[in-house]
Amino acid sequence: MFKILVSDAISEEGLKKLMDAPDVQVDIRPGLPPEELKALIGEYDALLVRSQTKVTADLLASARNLKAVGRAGVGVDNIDIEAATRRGIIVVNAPDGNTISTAEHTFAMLMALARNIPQAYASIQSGKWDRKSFVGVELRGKTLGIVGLGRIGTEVAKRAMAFGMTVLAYDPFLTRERADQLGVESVSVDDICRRADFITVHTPLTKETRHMISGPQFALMKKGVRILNCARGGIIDEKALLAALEDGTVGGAALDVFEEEPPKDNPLLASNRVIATPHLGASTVEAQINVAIDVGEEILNILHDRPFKNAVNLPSLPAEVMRAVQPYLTLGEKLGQLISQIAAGRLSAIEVTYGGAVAEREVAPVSRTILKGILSYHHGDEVNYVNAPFIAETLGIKVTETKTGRHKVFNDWISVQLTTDEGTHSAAGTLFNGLGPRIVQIDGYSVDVAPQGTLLITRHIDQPGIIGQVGSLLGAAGVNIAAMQVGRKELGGQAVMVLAVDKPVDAETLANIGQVPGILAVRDVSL
Ligand SMILES: NC(=O)C1=CN([C@@H]2O[C@H](COP(=O)(O)OP(=O)(O)OC[C@H]3O[C@@H](n4cnc5c(N)ncnc54)[C@H](O)[C@@H]3O)[C@@H](O)[C@H]2O)C=CC1
Ligand SMILES: O=C(O)C(=O)COP(=O)(O)O
Repeated sequence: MFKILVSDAISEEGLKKLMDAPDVQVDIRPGLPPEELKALIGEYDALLVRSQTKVTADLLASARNLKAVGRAGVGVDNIDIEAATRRGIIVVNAPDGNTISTAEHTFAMLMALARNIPQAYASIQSGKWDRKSFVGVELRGKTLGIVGLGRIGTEVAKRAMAFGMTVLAYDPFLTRERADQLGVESVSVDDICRRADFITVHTPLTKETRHMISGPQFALMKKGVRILNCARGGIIDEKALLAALEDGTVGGAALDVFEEEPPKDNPLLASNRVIATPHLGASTVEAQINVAIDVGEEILNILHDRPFKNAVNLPSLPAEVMRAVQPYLTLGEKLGQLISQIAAGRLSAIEVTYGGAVAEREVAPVSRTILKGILSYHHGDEVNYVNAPFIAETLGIKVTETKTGRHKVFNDWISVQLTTDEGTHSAAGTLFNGLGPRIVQIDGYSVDVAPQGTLLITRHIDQPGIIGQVGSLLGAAGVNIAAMQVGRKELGGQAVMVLAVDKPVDAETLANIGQVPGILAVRDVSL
């Protein structure tokens, strides 16, 4: 039974499928104080949040069983992604479900700002009939500058064009073709500041975007410009915005988000030219159902070891790409497990080479499973697909990945070389039609072994009698040999022998095999 904790207000209608899953227990406890959450989190396999719960490194340190954090929404700035990655916890979000609601909210704010609707409402509610103070402006013919033309920015652009606005956009990933297709003009942030009548930001909050609209940008703006932020507090520098409102540069501002939420004594809220909502962009019935359905599905997929798509701390790959590399994942993990059991000494470098058909694919997931296979031999269950690259980096292991052209023998070729302070070892594998993953080379010697069960691998001098003596020692220990492969490069030189055995070999028998004249090294490997 998987235990899932929902610690923010997430639509129960949207979570229905998750709650109905037979092997899942969902506990809905929104608004838990941080200490209580910390005391409870150890019992749970997954945590579902919106933007309120702060998923800190400290909280994750108590999350012994946690496999996934699901964010029912877009922004993950309330989650310590690095700490989650370090602990091998997958973080997924639901990036599509609230796009339209947030774009519509931005538009509602844009129109409210243009026509002073909140101020006029407050006035009429106080008993006045004041028609002079609230003269607005039309949107038609005005220029809207959009910083961040992602999902929400794009929907805002479409709506603005329907209102007869000219749209300028800045986004580092906006290509000329895409801009032409959408009918927006791709410009710099400075150009937006100089030319726009309304400016709206739709980026995530990152090191680059924090305060990207600040004093120098306000200094470029037209007098009376109107500013909107329905993305994240901090993209616009609040102090600089206040100064620009006070000196008349900014005619009005609409804010759904704040540097500190809930805002405490924020002077912007005292200005009658600032209209505000308490982070309501995604707060519609539809958006909340959508994001809950999406994140619920992702969490179920993760817990059931099925593919999932919106991981924030894993390379995101389309489902068809994942399907295409799926068969290589087992091969990669087995190669990693095999090589780590052959190589002795302190690991310093891992070199992975892909050749043939596999080299034409997206191999990042395969490299991750290889790393997981290698590192889990020494680091156990703490290593998984999420944190393997992080652990390798922390241990100072140099990881390189190379792709070569077609392989001269095999259609697919994956080779892994480990360098330790005691030497270098390599293993290579392929996928055989109908036979699945096979190990086809160990330390440069050709073999053909199914990577499963217990293998006994020797390095020996290619001389008569060795195979017989090893066989006799195994027989005496009651170990049955299921399959045998010998690989050599030249007659009488060194050779490799791989024996698939039906049960693990005890330490004494292993030591006796090591004493057989001509045996240079022996290892038992379990896959
Ligand atoms: N107010 C609310 O309730 C909601 C707020 N949001 C926030 O809205 C923002 C946008 O969300 P989406 O459109 O779904 O995200 P998205 O990922 O689709 O779009 C973000 C865009 O920002 C661009 N970007 C990144 N760095 C940039 C930079 N330095 N300068 C210019 N552009 C940059 C990216 O290239 C991307 O195109 C996020 O911060 C999200 O957290 C989202 C939903 C609800
Ligand atoms: O999805 C986002 O990024 C949001 O900001 C929505 O936040 P919320 O789920 O309403 O707390």
